[in-house]
Amino acid sequence: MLKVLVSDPIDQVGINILSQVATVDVKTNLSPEQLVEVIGEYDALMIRSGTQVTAEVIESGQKLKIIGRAGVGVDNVDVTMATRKGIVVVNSPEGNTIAAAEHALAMMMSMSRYIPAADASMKEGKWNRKAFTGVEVYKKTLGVVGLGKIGAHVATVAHAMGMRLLAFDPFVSAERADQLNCQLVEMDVLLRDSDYVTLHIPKTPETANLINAESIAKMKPTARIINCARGGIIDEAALATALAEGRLGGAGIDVYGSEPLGESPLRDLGREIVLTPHLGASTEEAQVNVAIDVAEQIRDVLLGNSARSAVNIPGLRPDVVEKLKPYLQLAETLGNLVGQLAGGRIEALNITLRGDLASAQSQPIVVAALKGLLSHALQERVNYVNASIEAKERGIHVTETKDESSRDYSGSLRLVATGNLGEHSVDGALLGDEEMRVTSLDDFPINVPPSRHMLFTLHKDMPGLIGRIGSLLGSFNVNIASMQVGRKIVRGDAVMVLSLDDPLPDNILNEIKQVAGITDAYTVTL
Ligand SMILES: NC(=O)C1=CN([C@@H]2O[C@H](COP(=O)(O)OP(=O)(O)OC[C@H]3O[C@@H](n4cnc5c(N)ncnc54)[C@H](O)[C@@H]3O)[C@@H](O)[C@H]2O)C=CC1
Ligand SMILES: O=C(O)C(=O)COP(=O)(O)O
Repeated sequence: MLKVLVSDPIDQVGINILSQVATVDVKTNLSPEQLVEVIGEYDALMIRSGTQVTAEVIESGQKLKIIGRAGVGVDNVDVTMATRKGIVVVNSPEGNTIAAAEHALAMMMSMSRYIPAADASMKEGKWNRKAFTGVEVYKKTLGVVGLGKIGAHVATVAHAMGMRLLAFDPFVSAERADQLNCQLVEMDVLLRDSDYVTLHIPKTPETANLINAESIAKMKPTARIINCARGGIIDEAALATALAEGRLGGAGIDVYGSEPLGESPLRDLGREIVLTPHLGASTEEAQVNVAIDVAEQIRDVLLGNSARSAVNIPGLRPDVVEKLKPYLQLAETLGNLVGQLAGGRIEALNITLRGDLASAQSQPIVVAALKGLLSHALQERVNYVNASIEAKERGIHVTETKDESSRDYSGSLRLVATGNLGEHSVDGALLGDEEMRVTSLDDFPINVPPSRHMLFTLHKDMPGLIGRIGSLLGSFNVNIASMQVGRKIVRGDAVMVLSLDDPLPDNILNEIKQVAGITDAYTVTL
């Protein structure tokens, strides 16, 4: 029975989905050591931001096939290590967009009107109207850093509230910014001109400490900053000092460099700062959305299907996979075949996509071919997640070519593998929608369905040779399921392809290689 560990609080609806295919253990509050200790039992791990999925956790997760992040940010997962180990990492890119955007807007409003401080004073029995005179956001300038899903919703609502909008996002077009009524500007201009700055970017090496003493010095002393994105994007010590010294108007902070936030100068500040304990995604609606989104993906991957938002296998969405499935199988089979023919150390693989395939998304096909190519050496250790990285680490130079003009089949593939023992090529196509055919081998035309055990010979096209191979195999009690010969010219070089019922032992292969007229022979197991 499959087992899933849920190590952060997630909505019951997610547990119910996981329970359709697995035993689900909910163990929140595990220490890092306890997680390392138990993870070996599990096929999948479902988390939020509370669990640190370190390299050590992944190393210990010998059975892990998928890590599901019920939310957006995967900065608490060592995705590089997961990819290396062939573990799919999925998230819910849209499930909590509205929740996080509304939290940022709530921060902006509560900060502007000192609502948390006023509320606290009321609860202390006071009636203090003077201490909490706020400011309006109407006609103020909001600088949105990161105009992605959350930033865009914040911009839309802020526009409706009568705010002027600036945005900094190097990956967004001016047209998109325009649609959202934002003026795209450089970061320095945004910092200089904004009354409010709101961060909606991922934490990356480039964005770490993006807001530091230097950038704060560029802001208006009355400006207010909101971080509902990720801790570590703002230097907390520099922020606390600037607020304490009145060099910045206010801050609304939901996320922290280290969570849970321990002792911090931020906690000592007054009405100018609003702090929440990473609540951006904590709405009933968002928690249902992300739980369903991620639990369904875990279920699907455990059932052998693809995930719709894997962060470490881009392009392999179920709709793409569904359409390309037969070609992915063909690419994998041809990769496996050419890899075994080439033998030794493979240095380069060229993949040509022909006919209709030339206009298809090539990346999944390339990954499938690499998975096939490496599968003989790596067996089940190679999968769609790590095939590219494994190929790269082995120094295999991968190139692809597209040829729309080829019309023999609606779509066909050609793989050429070059290694220290030479170069080999295979071509393949689909008969109808599903049936695979190998249509050439080292440029000799053939037409054979791939089978589990195959024998290929390169030989001189001459009378009697085929009979000799047949009787040799017969004398060793090897049954031939099918046989085909391909040649370019009569009595020239030729290939013979035999499908066998059983694997061919090496001693028989060596005998075949000794037969007069045989130039070379290879066995392949698919
Ligand atoms: N506080 C909370 O509970 C939540 C926090 N988040 C965080 O919010 C952030 C944004 O999430 P989404 O909008 O869903 O992501 P998204 O991927 O839709 O948008 C991110 C945007 O940032 C931009 N960007 C990347 N690097 C940049 C840089 N160096 N400078 C400026 N822009 C840059 C990208 O082009 C993209 O448009 C993420 O860090 C996510 O983890 C998300 C949900 C809840
Ligand atoms: O989705 C995100 O990136 C979040 O930060 C939400 O975090 P959470 O799932 O509430 O721990």
